[in-house]
Amino acid sequence: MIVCTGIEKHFPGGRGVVSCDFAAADGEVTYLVGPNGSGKTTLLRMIAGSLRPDAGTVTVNGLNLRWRADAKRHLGVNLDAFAVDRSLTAWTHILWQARAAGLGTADARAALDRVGLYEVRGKRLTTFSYGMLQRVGLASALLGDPRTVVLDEPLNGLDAEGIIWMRELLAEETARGTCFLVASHIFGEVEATASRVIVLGGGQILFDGPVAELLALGEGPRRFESAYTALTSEFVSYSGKGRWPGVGTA
Ligand SMILES: Nc1ncnc2c1ncn2[C@@H]1O[C@H](COP(=O)(O)OP(=O)(O)OP(=O)(O)O)[C@@H](O)[C@H]1O
Repeated sequence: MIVCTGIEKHFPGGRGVVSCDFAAADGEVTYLVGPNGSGKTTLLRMIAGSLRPDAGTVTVNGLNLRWRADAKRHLGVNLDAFAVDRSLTAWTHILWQARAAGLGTADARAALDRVGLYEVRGKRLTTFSYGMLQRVGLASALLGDPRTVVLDEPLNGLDAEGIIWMRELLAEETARGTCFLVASHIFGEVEATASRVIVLGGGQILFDGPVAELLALGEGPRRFESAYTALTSEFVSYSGKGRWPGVGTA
């Protein structure tokens, strides 16, 4: 379980994340949605421990993981599946990640097996499609079999078969009690697989609740889009940096 209390990050120019309180529960997929620049990745980076909050606390399973050597056993993270050294083979990449986290060969094998890539472990990542790289990223997050997993846009690059596979993986893992916190712009999948949805705009939480409650805010045949648009319209800009109250033009 992830619990964020009063978490804040301020960047120059007045952007960041403002006073976010929320929890992502075990056995559920909690999605973070919001316009470009609304603070999703910033929030995930603070939970992952790669960005220090200016205020507030993050706990995972009741623990502050910041200085724990066994953090990977509690929290799996993949924030950018394409930011890998593609000259490496899948095996070398995952094994290095495993070793850096104090894990071993068996953990690396289990993680690649879990995402269906063990058979092609000797191939270089240069030869991998975007969908395969997403699976490698997921393998990194699943190393050590953590009960809490944080993913940023894990569906980007997946084909239809990959998306169905991802749905099944989420269903299997949540049935085992795994907690997922996932940022995504793919509304169809959010609606199909979310237990809970958090909508961010301008670094603030605009909505936090079960997907059925979000749908109830919408109208017409596309209730998810309708509810989302009503909540976020004032925070959308086309610069990709989001629109922020009091910050001027984005
Ligand atoms: N290192 C940084 N320095 C300054 N501003 C930053 C930094 N990182 C993020 N920001 C700003 O903080 C805001 C939130 O960015 P963030 O990347 O968290 O948004 P996001 O919701 O993940 O966007 P996207 O949907 O495009 O991935 C944006 O306005 C962004 O420009």
